[in-house]
Amino acid sequence: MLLTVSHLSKAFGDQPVLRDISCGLAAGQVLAVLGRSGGGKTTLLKILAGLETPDAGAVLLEGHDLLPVPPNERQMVYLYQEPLLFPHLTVFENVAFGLRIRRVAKAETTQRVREMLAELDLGAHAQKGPHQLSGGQRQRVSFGRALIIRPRLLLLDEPFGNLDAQTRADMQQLFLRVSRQHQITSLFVTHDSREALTVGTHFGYLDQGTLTSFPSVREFIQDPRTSIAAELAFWESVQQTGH
Ligand SMILES: Nc1ncnc2c1ncn2[C@@H]1O[C@H](COP(=O)(O)OP(=O)(O)OP(=O)(O)O)[C@@H](O)[C@H]1O
Repeated sequence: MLLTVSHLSKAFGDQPVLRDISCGLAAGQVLAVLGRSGGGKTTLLKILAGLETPDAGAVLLEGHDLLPVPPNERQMVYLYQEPLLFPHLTVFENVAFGLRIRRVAKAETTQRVREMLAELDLGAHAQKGPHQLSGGQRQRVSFGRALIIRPRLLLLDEPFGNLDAQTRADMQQLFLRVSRQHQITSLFVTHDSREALTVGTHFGYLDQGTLTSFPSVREFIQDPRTSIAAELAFWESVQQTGH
């Protein structure tokens, strides 16, 4: 297992937010966690990123205790709805940033950034500033910044939540393509069951601080809490009544 989470708990005051959470992720997997608002998804990702500390439990990355490791040494990237870009830097420099601070040679940086921009269909926008881009383009730049440093784990918190339906669908396909190509391991949390089914290789459901992991997509679809079976039945009934 790349990541092992065991018996993680967290409360804010007397409100339990995560209750005895356990899960594991092998390299290259995408664990899609579906959950209702306020269920504890963000708190879980923040603990993994090192932005919150749990009250109890353990997190291991490749078998090593992750909890004492400072956030900037965890080799994880945390992406959320609002892409975090440097407003005064071009698209190219935003993507190059992680390589520059790691003192990667100039020629190699230029080549890797060019390849990443091409892969994300951003080649034509390299010299623009973030304010000259659409929301979907900004989110692609944010992806490029994350992926170029080859993180060990990508943490995604409703990353496409602010995008319109078509752009969101395009971004899901792009995420699939890029994460397969780069063998990225991700924990992807979303409110949207279709998004979870599209991007996930493994599935979980988080509600009121309790995480259920499903052995297969079948169990995920059939669990009444995910509402997927009910939605499928609805569309079937619409078809049968001929509307
Ligand atoms: N720093 C904090 N102090 C006190 N309570 C908090 C804090 N952070 C989160 N909470 C509470 O913990 C609960 C879970 O929050 P969390 O942000 O993890 O939920 P979520 O599942 O990500 O929700 P959403 O999808 O709406 O972002 C909420 O009830 C929230 O009010």
